[in-house]
Amino acid sequence: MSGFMQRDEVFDFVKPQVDPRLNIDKSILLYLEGISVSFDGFKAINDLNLYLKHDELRCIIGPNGAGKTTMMDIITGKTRPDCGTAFFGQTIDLLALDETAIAEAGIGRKFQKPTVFESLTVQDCLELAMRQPRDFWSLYQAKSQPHERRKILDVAETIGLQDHLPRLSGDLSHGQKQWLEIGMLLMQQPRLLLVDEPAAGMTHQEIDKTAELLRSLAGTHCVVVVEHDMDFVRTLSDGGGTVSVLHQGSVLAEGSMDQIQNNTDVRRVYLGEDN
Ligand SMILES: Nc1ncnc2c1ncn2[C@@H]1O[C@H](COP(=O)(O)OP(=O)(O)OP(=O)(O)O)[C@@H](O)[C@H]1O
Repeated sequence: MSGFMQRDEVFDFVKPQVDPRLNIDKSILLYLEGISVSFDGFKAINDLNLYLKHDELRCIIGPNGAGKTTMMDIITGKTRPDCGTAFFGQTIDLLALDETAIAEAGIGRKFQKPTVFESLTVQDCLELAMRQPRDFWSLYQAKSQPHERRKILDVAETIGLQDHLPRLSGDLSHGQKQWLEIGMLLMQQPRLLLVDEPAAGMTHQEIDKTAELLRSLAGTHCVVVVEHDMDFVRTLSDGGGTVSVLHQGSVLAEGSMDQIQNNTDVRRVYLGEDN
């Protein structure tokens, strides 16, 4: 039998593509430099500089209105900055791409509320995510290939839902839905994962599992978590993660959770202490 007919083999041409233009020779996956954006004269992002390594877990904290969501919107192409540069690796100019092209280049975003397809099974949700944006109906028309099934199983195992593949996603717990949505992002093989307040509304046990999942993804991905829950941030950043504090649209401080909690500027503006 020719190699072409050996269906168990994963051929390069059927593997989801990581953008061939992505160059992370310097280990930096995301460069944001001198970014500013104003809404009706109000500077939501103000000369922001942020550098993310290709394999790190970065927590972004900051008071309400600090610019966290706007920063994510700029990275994903939802909001265009007034000035500055945003590069994915050394070669991909994010400001030259639209939202779809940015997602295809390898940036996945998970919003706070889970948005899984409640009437589909976990298996189908993962399969659909792998096939997007090609064709929703391909899910029903084409039988999945062995390499696709393997990938679904791998991801299901990563997110701890390997025993729930036949279940309707609408029947999952809130935490499981959040993990499924992370799994759906993983099916598209992103290099950068932007995750907005994943712990909100979860039980303690689910929070611990989520921290474990996100930490396990760093190393092979860059994971950025925007979070208000400081206990969760501490758990996430234990073991070397960096925390960046946004304030008035700029990075006020960066470091380990201990460094951040002892930083006088942070205590003053973020925790509301005078000194
Ligand atoms: N489309 C918009 N039009 C006008 N103002 C906006 C717009 N988007 C954001 N802002 C303002 O920009 C500032 C930063 O908002 P942003 O949502 O990025 O902050 P945040 O740090 O995510 O806050 P939160 O923690 O409350 O979600 C806020 O003052 C907000 O009101």
